[in-house]
Amino acid sequence: MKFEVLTIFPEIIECYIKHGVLGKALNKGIVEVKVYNLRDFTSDKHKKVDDYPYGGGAGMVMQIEPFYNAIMHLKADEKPRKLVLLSPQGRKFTQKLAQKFMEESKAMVLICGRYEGIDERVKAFVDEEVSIGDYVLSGGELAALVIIDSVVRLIPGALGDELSAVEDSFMKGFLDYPHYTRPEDFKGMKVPEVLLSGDHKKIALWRKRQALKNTLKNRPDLLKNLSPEDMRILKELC
Ligand SMILES: COc1ccc2nc(C(=O)O)sc2c1
Repeated sequence: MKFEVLTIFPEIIECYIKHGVLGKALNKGIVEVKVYNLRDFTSDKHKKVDDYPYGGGAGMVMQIEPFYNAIMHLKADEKPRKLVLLSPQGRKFTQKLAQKFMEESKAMVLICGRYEGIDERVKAFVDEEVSIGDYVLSGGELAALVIIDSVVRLIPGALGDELSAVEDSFMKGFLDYPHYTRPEDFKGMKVPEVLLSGDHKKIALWRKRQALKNTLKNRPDLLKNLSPEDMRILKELC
């Protein structure tokens, strides 16, 4: 899978993707990330990317021309790609959408705004407008990294054999169970006995109960379409 990121801060993307699962996936050739500086697609000597908003108001707006020039440059190879604008006005990004992107797109262009936003006319050249959540960010780069990270983890082979329980539980529609590692007793804070028992059936049940308990407490909105067994466990918790 290939990601092409349009941004005025390429170093934000380039720094993050070198590490962890993403770094391994890049080294394995499972994923390719190319970052483009929008300033390289300007036509003035100052590489200007923003201007004052028509109609007045605070802040600056990113001009359409660098976005248009960059998108046309990418499209010149006539290869199919999904163009995604990261924006507070976008549809909510979820694990389900990450799965859809992974299954449907061989290449994605992630378009990152800054300042007060971007010229509305850029949206005529994109396929999707996506937001990672209901909070104010300074730009689209963090959102682009969230999408890259979550989509790459879903690519077969990306995680190697350390498939994450987080992956599994979130895909099943609830939060993860608690994790512990050495030491067994840290200043009197002990690891739950069941995790030391070696009884895998008991451990699995404990983990499921804890995951449902966490989800009931912090994200009850995720508790839909539970299996009869999970529903039974949940009822015991209520
Ligand atoms: C100005 O550029 C921005 C500003 C906020 C913002 N918030 C996003 C989100 O995904 O929620 S993308 C994004 C881009």
